[in-house]
Amino acid sequence: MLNKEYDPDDSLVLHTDLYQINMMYTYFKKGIADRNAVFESYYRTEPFGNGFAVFAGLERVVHYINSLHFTESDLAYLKATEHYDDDFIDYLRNLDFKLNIRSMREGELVFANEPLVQVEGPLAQCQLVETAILNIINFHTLLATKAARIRLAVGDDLIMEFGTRRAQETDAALWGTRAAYIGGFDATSNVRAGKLFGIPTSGTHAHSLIEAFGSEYEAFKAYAETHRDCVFLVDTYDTIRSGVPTAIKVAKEMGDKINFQGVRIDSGDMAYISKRVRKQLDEAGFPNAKIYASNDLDENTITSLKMQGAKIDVWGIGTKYITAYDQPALGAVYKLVAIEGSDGKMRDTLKISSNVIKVSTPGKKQVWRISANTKKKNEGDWVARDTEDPRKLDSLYMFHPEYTYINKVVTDFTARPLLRDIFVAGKQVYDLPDVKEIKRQTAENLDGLWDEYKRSLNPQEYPVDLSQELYDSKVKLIEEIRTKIRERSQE
Ligand SMILES: Nc1ncnc2c1ncn2[C@@H]1O[C@H](COP(=O)(O)OP(=O)(O)OP(=O)(O)O)[C@@H](O)[C@H]1O
Ligand SMILES: O=P(O)(O)OC[C@H]1O[C@H](OP(=O)(O)OP(=O)(O)O)[C@H](O)[C@@H]1O
Ligand SMILES: O=C(O)c1cccnc1
Repeated sequence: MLNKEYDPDDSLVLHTDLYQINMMYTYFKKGIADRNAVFESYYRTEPFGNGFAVFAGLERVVHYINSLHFTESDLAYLKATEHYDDDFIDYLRNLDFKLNIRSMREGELVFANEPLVQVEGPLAQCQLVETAILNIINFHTLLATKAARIRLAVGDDLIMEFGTRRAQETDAALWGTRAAYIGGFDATSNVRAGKLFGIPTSGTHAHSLIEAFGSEYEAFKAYAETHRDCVFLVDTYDTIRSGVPTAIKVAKEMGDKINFQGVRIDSGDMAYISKRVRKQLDEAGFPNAKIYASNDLDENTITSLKMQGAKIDVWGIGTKYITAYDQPALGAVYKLVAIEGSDGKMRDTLKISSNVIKVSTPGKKQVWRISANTKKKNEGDWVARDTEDPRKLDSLYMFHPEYTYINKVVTDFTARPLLRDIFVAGKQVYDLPDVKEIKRQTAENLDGLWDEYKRSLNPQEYPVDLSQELYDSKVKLIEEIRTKIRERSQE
């Protein structure tokens, strides 16, 4: 959200870390700002102990990239607060964004250590956009993944998103709602999200309605006289003795004048209470009335409630979804993988670390999703150099990049490239799909994943393998860098 209240000329171009602009300055002054570079973003471990993540955030990245330009007030601010020379300020003023961006599509199932977004173009420009891209995809992907976990726990019941009041401010509520819908929720209580994205909105009422009228009967009756669809919140005083009998009384009095959809419970032992409430509704002649539940629910409480045979039909979920309560960060990073040298040739780059998982994989890549034609399920992902194309191969050798003895040969397969062109030379070439289509895609993608990767507790590790060529180039580059460091330390 732009902050026009603070600055009518606000733009998102300064939504970056200062060190990015400081590096741009160095690149500019040293004459390498326009060298071609390739950066890739990826995360290192699956969030929430899950077996996959649901990629999301691309729409926001596209809007961000399309909006990029330094306004006069941005430039004046930089000039006043930093030490940059005027020629750099002029360079920023005239910056022509020429990035090539490839990305996973929203709703794609993605895995640790494979590129999600790839940014190629002038080094300084690639550097500038790192922070915002990570800011966006880290949040959206984390939340869409949390939503998918909740969807898998719930099965086919309805899920309503109730998180806005507990979210980390307005943007998180709005976009978190969109991510919820992508990941598998059915509706939201956030009206603005309904208007902006076309997500179905839905809602019951709060305890304040009952307190305002002074009694459950007055409140339910008043609500029923002003609304056709009615879900009564029954736990204000005593769910079993007062709330549900009153809801039933009003539903009977109003008859066909209302569509009595059910009751919501928001406290207490929801397994026990929901069973009692189900019995009360059935005995009163309302077998189709649904039981809604809310109160700090997440995939764990839902799984437990289902195991206890709770009679809950609709799940309202707020805090623990919208705040990604059990894992607040995805931890995606953005690494330089190739850069143009002074000779005009691209060379691969690598960041070495004593921690194996932190050694980046060099070179511009493509991610291929390999599915066996006979099984219609995914065999794994094959991360290859951009110049490779598994569709030209009859059989594919797939091996674990760390434990190379875990390997297999796949024949009769389909390979689907996952990184799609989004921007070419700064021009958007990708049509953003509707959020409903993204949601449909997510569900279809989940159907293509074996159950072993989908269980919420201790799922199997999905294969994200490197091509032989990529693996060899990584090992060779590590060796070259090590040798260089050894030689230098002996000088
Ligand atoms: N049968 C159950 N099995 C597992 N978890 C449950 C069950 N019933 C409720 N819960 C969960 O246990 C937690 C109960 O929290 P808490 O003690 O705050 O609720 P409460 O008793 O309803 O109190 P309050 O009235 O303050 O909301 C909630 O997260 C709720 O979703
Ligand atoms: O529990 P969550 O998953 O976060 O879901 C959202 C919560 O927001 C409401 O409570 P709140 O106390 O804010 O309002 P109320 O007065 O209507 O109960 C609602 O009753 C849910 O309990
Ligand atoms: O409509 C509801 O029941 C609702 C909306 C937001 C938060 N809690 C509940």
